[in-house]
Amino acid sequence: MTHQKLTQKDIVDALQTLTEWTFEEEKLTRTFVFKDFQHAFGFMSMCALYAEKQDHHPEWFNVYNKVKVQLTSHDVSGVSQKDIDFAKKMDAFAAINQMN
Ligand SMILES: C[C@H](O)[C@H](O)[C@H]1CNC2=NC(N)=NC(=O)C2=N1
Repeated sequence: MTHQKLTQKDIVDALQTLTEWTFEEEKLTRTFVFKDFQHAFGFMSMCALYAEKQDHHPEWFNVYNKVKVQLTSHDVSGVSQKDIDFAKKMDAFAAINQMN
């Protein structure tokens, strides 16, 4: 089964490659800092399209050039492979937009 709650060990293992991410409040967490609001919003737009396609949505908080993201899967009450995949995508989307 692909969609299930990952164990703490699975998450720690995944974080070996997601070096900018931490596990906080039971969620995959990262704050992205961009050049300005335009670049932050470009990033958020890319994430939004991916989220709709996957039917898997971020919890996030934006102020000007910063986007704090927390990923969790409500349906399994924890982190799933969908969150790991989304985190990797977000890193790629961030690299396309100009980060600080
Ligand atoms: C009804 C709809 O399919 C669900 O609410 C989807 C939408 N997006 C979601 N996003 C996230 N992060 N977790 C979910 O469990 C989830 N469920």
